[in-house]
This record gives sequence, C-alpha cells and structure tokens, in this order.
Amino acid sequence: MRLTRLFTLASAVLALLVCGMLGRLLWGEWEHYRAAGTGHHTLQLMQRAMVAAEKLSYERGPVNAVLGDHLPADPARHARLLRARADTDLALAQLRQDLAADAGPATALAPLYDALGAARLTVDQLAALPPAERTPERLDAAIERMFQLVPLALNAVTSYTRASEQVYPRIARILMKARLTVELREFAGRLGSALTVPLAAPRPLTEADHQRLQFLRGRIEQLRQLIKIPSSDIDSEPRVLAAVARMDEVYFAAGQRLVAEVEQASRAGRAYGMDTGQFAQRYVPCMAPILALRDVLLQEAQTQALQDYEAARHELVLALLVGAAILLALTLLLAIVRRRVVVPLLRATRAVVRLGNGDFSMPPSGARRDDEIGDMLRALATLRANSMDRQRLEQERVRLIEELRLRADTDYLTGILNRRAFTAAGNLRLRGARDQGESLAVILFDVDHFKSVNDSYGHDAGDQVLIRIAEVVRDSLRDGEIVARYGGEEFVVMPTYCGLEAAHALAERLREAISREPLTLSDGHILRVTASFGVAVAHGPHAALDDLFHAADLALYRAKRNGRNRVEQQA
Ligand SMILES: Nc1nc2c(ncn2[C@@H]2O[C@H](COP(=O)(O)OP(=O)(O)OP(=O)(O)O)[C@@H](O)[C@H]2O)c(=O)[nH]1
Repeated sequence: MRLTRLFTLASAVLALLVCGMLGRLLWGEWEHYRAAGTGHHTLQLMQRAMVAAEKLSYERGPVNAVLGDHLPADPARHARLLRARADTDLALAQLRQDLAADAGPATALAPLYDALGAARLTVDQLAALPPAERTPERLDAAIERMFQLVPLALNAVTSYTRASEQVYPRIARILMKARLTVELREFAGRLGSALTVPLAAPRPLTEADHQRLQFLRGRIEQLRQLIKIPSSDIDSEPRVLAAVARMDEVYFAAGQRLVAEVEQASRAGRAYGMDTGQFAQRYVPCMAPILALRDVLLQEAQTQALQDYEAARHELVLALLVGAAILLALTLLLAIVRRRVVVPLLRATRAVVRLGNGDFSMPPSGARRDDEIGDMLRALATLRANSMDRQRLEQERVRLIEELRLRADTDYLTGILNRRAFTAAGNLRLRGARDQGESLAVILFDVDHFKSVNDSYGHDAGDQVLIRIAEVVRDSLRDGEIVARYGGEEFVVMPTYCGLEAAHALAERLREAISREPLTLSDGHILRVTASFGVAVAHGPHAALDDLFHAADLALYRAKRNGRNRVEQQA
C-alpha cells in the first residue's frame, strides 16, 4: 500500500475511534443534562401535585363548616367554601398546565377530577338539606368522599417523587420527607374532620369516634417520627430545624391540645363551646407549620436539584470543550505528522527515484531540518552532489575520449582524415567491395610545385594552401566519398564503389576545382595552385589496399612526369 494511502487510512481510523469515544462521552453527558432538565420539571410537578393535595385537604375544612351550618346558611361560611374550591381548582389547573407536555401522568389525574366533581356535588346536595336531614351517615359519606380525593392526588405526588428520585438520588430522602409532611397534613386534616359530625350535631363523641381519633393520632405521631429521623445533611440545616420546631410547637402542641379539649369536654359531658366552623377556624391555622416544613424541604430539594442540573450543564460544556480540544489536537498532530514526516518522505522518495533516473534538476528541500528526516535529506543532497560530480566526470571522460578519437583520426592541419584513419576506412570499404563484388577506386593527388609556394611565401602560407585545398576537395565530394591527407602535400580520395572511368571523372572534377579556385592568403596574396592526380581501381577477391595505392601512386608519378595538372590512371 502507498504511504499516502496508508497515512490517510490510519488517520481516518484514528479519527473514527476518537470521534466514537468522544461521541459516547458527549452522549452520556447530554443524557445526564437532559435527564436533569426533565427531573427539574418533574420536581415542579411533584410540588404542584403536593399543593393540589394540600388544597384538597384544606377544602375539607370549609366543607365541614358548611355541612355543620344551620339554615339559613351562613354566607361567610359559604364564601369560604367557594374560595377554598377556587384555590383547589387553581392548584389543579396549574398542575394540569404543567402537565400539558407530559401526557402520561396527566391521564393519571383523570380519576381525581371525576371524584372531585362527584364529591362536591354530594356536599352541595347535603348542604342544601335542612340540618335535621343531614344524618350522621350522610355526613360521614360526604366527608368520606372528600377524604378519598387526597389519596388520588397523593398517587400523582408519589409517581413524580419516584421520577425525581431516579434523576436526583441525592435528594431522595428530602423528597421522601416532603411527601411525609403532605401525608401528615392530610392526617392532621382528617383528625380535625373526625370531630366535624360530633361538633355539628352537637353530640358527645362515641367510642368509635375515640378509636378513630386514637388511630389518627397514632398515624400522625408515626409520620412525625419518620419526618424527624435524621437521614441526611438536610436535617441539620437551620431552616429545616426551625420549621420542625415550629411544627412541634404549633401543631403538635396547640393543634393537638384543641382536639384534646373537644375530647375532654365530651368525656366530661360539657358543651363544646364551639361549632364546626369555629373549631376549623382555630384548628386549620395550626396545620400551617406542617406545610411550611414541606415548603422548606421542597425548596432545599429544588436548590440541590438545581445544583445537580448546573453541574450536569457544566460537565456537558466541559465535555464539549475537552472533545473539541482533543479533536483539534488530533487534527494538528496529524497535520504535523503529514507535513513533517509523510510529505518530506514522499519528496525524498521522489528525489531518490529522480536520482536513480539520472535527473539531478531538483535539489531535495528541507535539508536544514534538525531531525532524522533532515539527516536523510542531507544524505540525499550529498548523494545528489556526488552523483552530479560523477555524471560530470563521466561526460568529461566521454568528451575526452571522443576528442582523442577525433585527434587520432584527424589531420591536425586540415581537419580531414589522416592517413591512419583513411587506411582503416579503406580496408573496411575494400572488404565490402570484395564481399559485394564491386570495384573500389583510389584517387591520389599531389600539389604541384608546392616547394616553391613554401619558398616564395613561407611555410605558413603553404599550410594555408593545404587547408584551402582540403576545403575545396571536401566541398566537391558527395556523401560516401572520403578524403584524407596522405602525407605532406599529398591527398587521397576514395569514391563510393565505382569503376575506373567514374573515378577518373571525379579526379578530373577535383583537379578543375583546385586549379580554378583562387587561394587568398592571410597577407592578401592570391595564389592559384594545381595538382596532379593518379587514379587506380581494385577489383576481385584478391584486391589489396597497398596494391591499390601503389597503382595510384604510379599513375600520379606519370601525371607529374607528363606535365602536372593532369589526371592519369593506372595502366
Ligand atoms: N608548408 C608546408 N610545407 C610542406 C608540408 N609537408 C611538406 N611540405 C613541403 O612540400 C614540399 C614538397 O616539395 P617536393 O617534394 O619537392 O615537390 P614539389 O615542390 O611540390 O614539386 P612537385 O611535386 O614535383 O610538383 C617540401 O618543400 C616540403 O617541405 C607541410 O605540412 N606544410
């Protein structure tokens, strides 16, 4: 796998793992935060349900007063009942409103609304009857219907308490105590209600009334002890301690004393000295500290729940920040590894490949880095420099060899082939001629009276003449026809494979060109020189170059002897 691909894959896997881990962490924190928010709402619902339960308990006081009233009814008592009912309805409406977004528990309240309507109807029908027709049985039945309302509300309180406890285990004990105060308020209310019928009649308390009072007092004391059991830090809170003390002082002293007064008057056969309404007016305020304790506990629960909610929010924000920081660090790390390791490695790889291919055009960058990659790039730079030196030396060597070869084959003065190179080429060509059954011709020529040129104009002028003659001959030849300086002022031409006649014609052409060409010396003198030519041809399997030269030389000798500036061919 290519390095870039491997790096991309590894980065993707790493990013996925980190994102998965962070996602899980954030999801947990988000769930915690969301649950805390929901729990806060549930706590409010619980409080609303407690208030509704309290109002239902409270409503029983004015109910008792109205049921114990004579005809014509006391408008003040009726007005109190209406106010109490309005309070209950308001508490239930607020609970219903808060439940609007919470379909489950709202439907659980339906039986309460039904029972409340039926209970109020019963009370109103009974209150409309003359007192004589309000028999104890009917009164008990009506009051019992009112009693049954509170447990229905307490069901909702219980379900919200449980829901809140699940979210805030820390405040479970506080909520339990708050719930106990609601129950205490209910039983305290029932204790008062237990006197409604005897006070309304009025009649002495029966044995059943005493037993009922005894039972209710026992339950109330039990609830009081449960509330007072030290269970959490909350019990040492000054506000809670003060509220408990006030409850003891007001309800358990004054409130219970009032009930005891009624009992004692009954036992002694005395008049009660108060009717139901007057009793309620004195007894109901005694229950207020119980509700005050409930409110203190609920406030404390809400404060702690709010702290939990804030802590969950804080942890969520912290988790988000940590997550973002981790992602940023990972991205930076990958970018650094890519920039500092992967990219330089790829560049180095490309540089090595280029060096291997002999391409030294781009120097490896980043050699100034002070790490292992830098060491490698510096080594690469050295390798490149060494390779470049080697390549330069190699090129120099090839050039020198070529120059040497040229020098070895070239006449130093005229630049045309020398005798050695010509002999080598001639032998090759002769072998070819033999193989192909062709004829090979040689034209040997010699400058006429060259000595007098040297003598008249100097050796340099003689050199210029030789150079010029070489140029003239070279320009007159066609491809495949070669010329060489055979020695001194003697030249040799080898045409392509041809017979004696064609070679003779070529020699004639060259002779004419030399004799026709005026030669201008460097000092301005213009010379005309001529040359004598000897032509010979070799043919057949036994043809030899020496014989060919020898024959041409003889013909040249004849040309000199016959007057120069002429062409002679082998006899
Ligand atoms: N300037 C110059 N002269 C050369 C060179 N090689 C040979 N010579 C001269 O060429 C002359 C040849 O003279 P000869 O052999 O007498 O022939 P010639 O004067 O050309 O007379 P013929 O060949 O009989 O026409 C000599 O004087 C050599 O010194 C050379 O490379 N440069």
